[in-house]
Amino acid sequence: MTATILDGTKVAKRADQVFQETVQELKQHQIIPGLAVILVGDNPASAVYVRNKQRRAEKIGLNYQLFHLPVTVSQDELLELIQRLNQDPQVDGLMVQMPLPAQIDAMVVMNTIAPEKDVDGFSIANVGRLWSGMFGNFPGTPRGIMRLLHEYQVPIAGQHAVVIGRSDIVGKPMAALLLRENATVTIAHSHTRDLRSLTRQADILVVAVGQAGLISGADIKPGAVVVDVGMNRNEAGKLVGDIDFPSVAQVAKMVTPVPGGVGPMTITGLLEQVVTLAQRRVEQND
Ligand SMILES: Nc1nc(=O)c2c([nH]1)NC[C@@H]1CN(c3ccc(C(=O)N[C@@H](CCC(=O)O)C(=O)O)cc3)C=[N+]21
Repeated sequence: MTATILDGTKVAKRADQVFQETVQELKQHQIIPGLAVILVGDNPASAVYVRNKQRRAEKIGLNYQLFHLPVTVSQDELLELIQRLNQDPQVDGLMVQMPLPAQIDAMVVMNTIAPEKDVDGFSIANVGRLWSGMFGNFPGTPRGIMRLLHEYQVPIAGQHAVVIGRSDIVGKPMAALLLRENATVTIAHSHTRDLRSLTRQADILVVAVGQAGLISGADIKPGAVVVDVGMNRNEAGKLVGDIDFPSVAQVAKMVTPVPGGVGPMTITGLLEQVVTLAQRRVEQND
């Protein structure tokens, strides 16, 4: 068997067209959806991601603002900027790119962003909303992955989904969204015993660890859907995921590539969130 590629680049392009039309309609209501991104310091990977976000946000017609602060900025200065943007009616969505320098407490930063504007969904209010089945802002990566699975009509209800990784930005919210759509969800992590006996049971396997080559074809169930969230650099400086793609593609029914899989869909998840917030602004005005 050779797996179908879950083409994040293609699905992201299609989603951008839909968002672009929605933004046009919003503009007829005198509403321009606004996204503000705060970038602290000069981490090269962050610079790439933020550039990709800006390109996509501008393409769909968002009012995009980047606030680039020096690596030496104090926590108080950062919090002051966040509070100002919390008050700014032009800003529907606000996010602070991670990672942050050591003098800044990321937890405090995330919980200073107004929950209604927290498009990353990292604040405790949104985490609570996610796990209690309410409407809320949820993290871009799992949102984008759900959209990708839906586009390829992957069945979710009743399926056994195994998520490897329990981070607050991917593993946990991924498990919550799969559970909300009635998957049977197992979360595995570094303390899990006999990981491979679990991965071989997965109908949907999401790998979000940050370890190249962690999962190969022998570790998965034939016909599984495999989502690779890993972003690792190999010796040649090339971006590689957490799975051994060639062997997995021999056994899986569907698999995401890296790059061109989850990465572009992460931005789709974010843009979807911003557009949704601006749409609610119209509903409130009506
Ligand atoms: N507050 C916050 N929110 C985030 O959503 C957030 C963050 N911090 N910190 C870092 C992670 C990572 N992330 C990515 C965005 C785009 C690509 C992306 O565009 N990837 C391309 C290629 C990228 C490349 O060539 O390096 C791809 O996979 O095809 C990847 C990863 C957002 N993150």
